[in-house]
Amino acid sequence: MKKQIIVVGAVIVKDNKILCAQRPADKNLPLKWEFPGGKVERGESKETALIRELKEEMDCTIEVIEPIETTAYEYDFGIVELTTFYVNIVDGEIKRLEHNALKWVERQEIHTLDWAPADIPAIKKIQSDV
Ligand SMILES: Nc1nc2c([nH]c(=O)n2[C@H]2C[C@H](O)[C@@H](COP(=O)(O)OP(=O)(O)OP(=O)(O)O)O2)c(=O)[nH]1
Repeated sequence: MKKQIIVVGAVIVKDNKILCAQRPADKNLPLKWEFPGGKVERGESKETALIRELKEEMDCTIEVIEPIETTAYEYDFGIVELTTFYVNIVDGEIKRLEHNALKWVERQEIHTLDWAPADIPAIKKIQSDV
């Protein structure tokens, strides 16, 4: 049986642009685009995990607004169940501490990036939201 990995991703919207994050070259899914976030730890809620990850990855404090999409995708290293949420930044400036790049992309253009495959349903849903 493959490892099940519960992952959360933050969708931050500013002026109809979405914050997109590029994975480091030396991790799995190298240089793929993703939403900031990461693995939910044992005993943590998805919301708490997302708040913790954004503090670790970008040194900012967020509030979680609402879930967008949950999908499972089978990679060679395990099955990722990814839940994305709309979030707001409530404190701090975004810092790039872990990603290869951060980029604000127009909502209707985000599908042009080379996303981690698990993200594709979320991308479609985000582009269909007004
Ligand atoms: N944060 C995030 N991870 C995603 C997305 N889509 C997707 O397939 N993933 C995958 C990449 C990773 O395998 C996993 C998230 O784990 P992570 O970010 O905590 O871990 P990582 O592989 O960068 O590093 P490590 O903690 O295993 O060393 O989920 C996404 O949109 N955001």
